[in-house]
Amino acid sequence: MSDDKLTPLRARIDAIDAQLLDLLNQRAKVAQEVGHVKAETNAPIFRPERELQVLRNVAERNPGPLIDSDLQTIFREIMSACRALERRMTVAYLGPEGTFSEAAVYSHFGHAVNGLPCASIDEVFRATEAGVADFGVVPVENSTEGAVNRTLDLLLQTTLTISGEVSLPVHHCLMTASGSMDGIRRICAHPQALAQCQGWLNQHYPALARDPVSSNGEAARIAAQDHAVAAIAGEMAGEKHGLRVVNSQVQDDPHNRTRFGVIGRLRTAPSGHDRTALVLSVANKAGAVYNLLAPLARNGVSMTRFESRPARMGTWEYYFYVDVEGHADETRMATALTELKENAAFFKVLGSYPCSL
Ligand SMILES: O=C(O)C(=O)C[C@]1(C(=O)O)C=C[C@@H](O)C=C1
Repeated sequence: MSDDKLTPLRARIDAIDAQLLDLLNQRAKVAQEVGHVKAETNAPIFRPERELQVLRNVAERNPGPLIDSDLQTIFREIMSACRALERRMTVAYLGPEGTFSEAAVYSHFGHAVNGLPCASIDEVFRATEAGVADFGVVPVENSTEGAVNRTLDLLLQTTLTISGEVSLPVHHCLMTASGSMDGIRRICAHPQALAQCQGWLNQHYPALARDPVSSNGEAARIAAQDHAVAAIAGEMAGEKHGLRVVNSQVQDDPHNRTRFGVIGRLRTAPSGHDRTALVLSVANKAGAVYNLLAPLARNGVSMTRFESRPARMGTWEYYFYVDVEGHADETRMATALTELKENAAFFKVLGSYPCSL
């Protein structure tokens, strides 16, 4: 195409961009006004239920040709930038940079936040509890490997609540400094990632040692320095350390996903499409769990997840991590929770939050 034909089209794009620029700044000024109103009442800056509603509206009103998920990414960033004018928040996550946890932070909050990489899940909780971070993002479960036990144990004790969730596809790559496997003697990754790729590794590299390390980002860092090491990590972590991809999509399940929880002091208001996370325990007797959960069915509350963890008191007692559909402020849910509490030896609401998109 000659530039003669491009020039008028680009002039139209320039004119539309000028309108977009003006509209975006108009929007930002209104968000600043919202910020002033919130400051007067000490109301929370971040309102996940409102942001979810904006994103759902975008999808509902979208005439195309842009696809819903791309537009939602753009609007997520617009809200993130507007929110940062009210105040730029700090979000702790399981580091180092380049991990899926970091991707989860930006997918939930947009990029106008300060990410705070932490060395462990414990540290994410500590930083958030201490107020060093406004929120923390921690892995909760993986579709191949199941629950992240450390997160479940810490949720039991924390004073923080779950204010949101993020579900991300997790695609692993095998990467080395050279882009080939020549001279490689071991493969490093987080134990969860090694487990998610074990079938593929058994088939393709059965003789290579597998070395569990603290994170996939750490594995990428090691592989960049030690050329006898290959890393399994997300492509982002590899890029950050200058690694080259030997094989992509090496996870056994092509639909592998991880669900992350957003923890903080915020009690998220209902968005109309919410989930409530609970922890319960009950005396170790026949039929006890059945009776414990009966109030859910009685009040028409659906359970979407049921996970048990040993109470670690040597008595074969368990904590049950239960996710149910709905918000704790809804009447039928409030009734179900009151009845659940009556039967439970231990009862804690971890939080109500909007289901991820
Ligand atoms: O509606 C609000 O409470 C706002 O502060 C505005 C806004 C937005 O940009 O749309 C920004 C931050 C909140 O998390 C939700 C929405």
